[in-house]
Amino acid sequence: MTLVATPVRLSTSAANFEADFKARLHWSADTDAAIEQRVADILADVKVRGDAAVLDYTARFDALEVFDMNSLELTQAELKAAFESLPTAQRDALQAAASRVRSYHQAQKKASGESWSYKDEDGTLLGQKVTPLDRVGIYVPGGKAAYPSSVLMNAIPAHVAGVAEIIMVVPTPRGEKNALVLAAAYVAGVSRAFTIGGAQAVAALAYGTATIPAVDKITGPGNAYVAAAKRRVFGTVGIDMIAGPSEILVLADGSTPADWVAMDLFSQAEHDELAQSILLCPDAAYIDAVQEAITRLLPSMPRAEIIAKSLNGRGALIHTRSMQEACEISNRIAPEHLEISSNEPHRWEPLIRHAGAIFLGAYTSESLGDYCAGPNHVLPTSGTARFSSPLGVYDFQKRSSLIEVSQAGAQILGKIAAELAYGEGLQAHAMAAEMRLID
Ligand SMILES: NC(=O)c1ccc[n+]([C@@H]2O[C@H](COP(=O)([O-])OP(=O)(O)OC[C@H]3O[C@@H](n4cnc5c(N)ncnc54)[C@H](O)[C@@H]3O)[C@@H](O)[C@H]2O)c1
Ligand SMILES: N[C@H](CO)Cc1c[nH]c[nH+]1
Ligand SMILES: [Zn+2]
Repeated sequence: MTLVATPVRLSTSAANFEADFKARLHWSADTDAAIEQRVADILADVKVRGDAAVLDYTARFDALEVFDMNSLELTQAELKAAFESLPTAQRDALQAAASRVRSYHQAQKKASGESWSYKDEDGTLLGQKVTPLDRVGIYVPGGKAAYPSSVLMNAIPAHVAGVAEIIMVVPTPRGEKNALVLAAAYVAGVSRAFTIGGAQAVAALAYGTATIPAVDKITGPGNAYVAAAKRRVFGTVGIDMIAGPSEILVLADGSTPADWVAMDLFSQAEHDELAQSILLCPDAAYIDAVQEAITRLLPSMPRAEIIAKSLNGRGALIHTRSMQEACEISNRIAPEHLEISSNEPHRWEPLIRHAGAIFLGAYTSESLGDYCAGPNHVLPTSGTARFSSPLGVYDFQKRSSLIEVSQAGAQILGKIAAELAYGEGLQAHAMAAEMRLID
């Protein structure tokens, strides 16, 4: 069977653009409701039945049937052996990527992740103390592809932040373990690792089971089930963001070879049938060239079926009136990844307000960011880049305010506080402040 990928073609000057555009952005409410219901059931079941439920769902969704949870834990010796078994080229690539990701996150910590304080003239000290989380759960996806890079992107910033215990979960469908994933866990220094995934893994980390320790926060990307589960356990534990099916938006002025852009659209479509790849361009002839490249290149792709489903179901090629208008539409979408594929990327970048990561210029393929540029590849999806940021050291830290009022400071602050406290009708507050006034 010949596979065809023809992402819907839209034009901002068409009368029905708004309706067609909205329909394309949001996936079917039916799918959403079905996923939500299933995830709610799984979470409730794991909360009550613990390990037994995790074993059942692992058999059902990952075709991995074992009889005790010990069989689902990866030992440190296994992680080390996997690292040592890698061909030299893979081992070097893994270490090179880890080193670049570490340097980036160390710089990030220096820039914004340290405690700070200052003193008022009267000696009162004010500041913020930054502390790492005690124990985090990192979700590494593993259903349709293996993600050693996601091990690095989660565990390295956690380490840089100073987290004491990192519990990794990763599904291994049919029990097939990926050596690079295990090796990455060794390189990144994961404390414990379990071969479980989906909503059941998120539930186990959030509620704890006899075997899986409850964590303080769950980070990491995953499919729609994982994203829905993380959203639901928020409050019991912290979460980083909603990092669901991958997205790429290419803003093109027509100066990049069309094949490059077609392959960049494929690169995110190949993750998942629900992934979203969109091209925005003011040049209709260039859009034709990208469509021609898609049709020509698709048959040679090993994951052509997933790519075709993603592009046909959720992709779009959008003709805009101008690059300015393309930037405005991109801001409405707030994509996970935005490529500004233009020979003047710095002209358009200032117009961009919402995107998980911005890739500037024709040579910056999004895939370089996925593996080794250095910035984190765990990024907000489904428009949540309007209010969420890339995973970072800050996600593995929390902040406490520091306040040390001097005797002189208490004379000034005490009067202000007492005045406001009486205004609120809270006498004890007022008197606690007034008792410290000298006369
Ligand atoms: N946003 C980001 O930063 C980012 C980064 C990397 C990957 N991703 C995305 O992560 C996802 C990885 O997905 P994946 O599927 O390969 O791995 P995954 O680990 O996220 O999901 C696999 C799990 O999903 C569960 N599942 C699958 N079908 C189910 C069903 N019908 N009912 C209940 N549970 C079910 C199973 O428990 C299985 O273990 C992709 O969508 C990819 O685009 C996102
Ligand atoms: N593009 C993914 C984030 O959406 C990250 C990734 C890992 N490996 C390949 N890609
Ligand atoms: Zn990717």
